[in-house]
Amino acid sequence: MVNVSQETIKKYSEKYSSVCVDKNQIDPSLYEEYGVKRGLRDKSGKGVLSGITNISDVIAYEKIDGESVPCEGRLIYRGYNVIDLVNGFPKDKCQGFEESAYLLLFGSLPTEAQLAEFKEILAGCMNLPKNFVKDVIMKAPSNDIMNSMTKSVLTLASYDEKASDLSLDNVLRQCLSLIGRFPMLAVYGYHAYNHYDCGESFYIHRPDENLSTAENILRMLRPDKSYTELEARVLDIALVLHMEHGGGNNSTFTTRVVSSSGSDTYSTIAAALSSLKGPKHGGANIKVVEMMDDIKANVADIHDEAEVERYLSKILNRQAFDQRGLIYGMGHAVYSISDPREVIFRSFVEKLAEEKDRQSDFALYSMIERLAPEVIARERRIYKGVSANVDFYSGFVYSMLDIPLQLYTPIFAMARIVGWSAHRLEELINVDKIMRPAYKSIVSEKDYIEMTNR
Ligand SMILES: CC(=O)SCCNC(=O)CCNC(=O)[C@H](O)C(C)(C)COP(=O)(O)OP(=O)(O)OC[C@H]1O[C@@H](n2cnc3c(N)ncnc32)[C@H](O)[C@@H]1OP(=O)(O)O
Ligand SMILES: O=C([O-])CC(=O)C(=O)O
Repeated sequence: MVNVSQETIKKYSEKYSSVCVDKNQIDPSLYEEYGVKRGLRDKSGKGVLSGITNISDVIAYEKIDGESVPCEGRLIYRGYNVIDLVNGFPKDKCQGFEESAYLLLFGSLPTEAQLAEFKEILAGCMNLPKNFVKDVIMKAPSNDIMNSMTKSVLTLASYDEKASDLSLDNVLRQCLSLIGRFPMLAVYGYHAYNHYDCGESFYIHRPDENLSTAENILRMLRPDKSYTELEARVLDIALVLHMEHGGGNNSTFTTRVVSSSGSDTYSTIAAALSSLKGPKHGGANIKVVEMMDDIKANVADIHDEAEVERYLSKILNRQAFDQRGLIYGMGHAVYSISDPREVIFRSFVEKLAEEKDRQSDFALYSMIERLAPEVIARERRIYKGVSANVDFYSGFVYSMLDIPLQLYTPIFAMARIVGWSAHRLEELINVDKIMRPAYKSIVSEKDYIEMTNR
């Protein structure tokens, strides 16, 4: 075996990363010259149209006198405004997630009997293969629960004799089983990390088939399985708000791209998880909370608006926090004036903060919600407005439910698996064509040079 130390490999990578930069830099003006669109961020605001969906609608503009003007954001699941869904679910039951999952997968609101049957099927899916926790989840635990879930999802393929069968009933069966299993993969992954890396006790509570998804998440998470009705209801609403967001968001688009290649459900969903964890997408909910802690640690007086504003400018200028130049929880590819999910979170977060004695944190969140769009607009090229997105308050809400930071993005995934499933089915039903966009090449051809002449 060749004996090369890790240090040598590290030094080689450091040296050659600058070679990579040298050889890969593309003149930014070429993007404009060739009309490249990476999404909705262009002057026309239209971006690239790459599909048609009947699952949901994300509305940020309306036509007034033939002109498209920004409006308050609206999110529509199969024709129903998500705000009406959240307000309409029976207040004495905690099953908004199950009702919305049925709606998104099958296209209409369930009757009582249909919902009861659906819940029974999901309960039947809430199990893992024998020894899966020991053999897979507890092996090589890490604080990155999204990676742990991805590993588990890929391994589940080995337990499925029909893993690569693309017939629709089989794909639906696989999707339902992943919807049922996701809370277990995430929560048990967290317990493994908490035990091995943090020295805490290890316990595995099985889900209770009579409880809803939100209730089961809390039951499996807590050492004594206990939770309040309010906690379960808040988590249920959070799940509903995260379930679906059109075909173009990065993780759902990943689902559609990978599905279009004919890949199996496990590989497709593993790819979607890998996309969602990115800090510009679902991973932002962890980043927001870390950013808030950083602000509290570095701003002497967090009640002083001018001081907070100066620190936000430093974050934008890559001089503070993670030096990526982003204020997390702000901005959106589609919404400009408002993200309706953030509006719903905001509507109950103040009351929750009062109950949990977190008013001073709430005050800082509200101040940043107000200041950040102004700071971003001042320092960036903005074609449309920037406002707080769904990830802004979600982590704060989870922290008030005593949910650990490592599970914030996994909770997003436990909800979004439903949207991914609906889009995978829609892609397979309608389009039997691989997605393959074009890339403008700026390579110039060269003659091969013999080794001795280089
Ligand atoms: C569930 C979700 O995925 S919601 C989004 C969660 N992500 C975050 O909260 C991370 C912070 N936000 C962002 O990175 C961005 O707003 C995104 C990725 C969500 C959208 O990005 P875009 O589509 O490029 O947004 P938009 O067209 O409005 O951006 C215009 C400019 O403002 C900048 N901008 C937008 N939001 C932010 C932000 N939060 N912080 C700093 N700059 C920002 C963009 O980088 C861009 O500047 P540039 O042209 O100099 O590169
Ligand atoms: O639509 C987007 O680009 C991101 C988003 O809000 C989501 O996926 O929920």
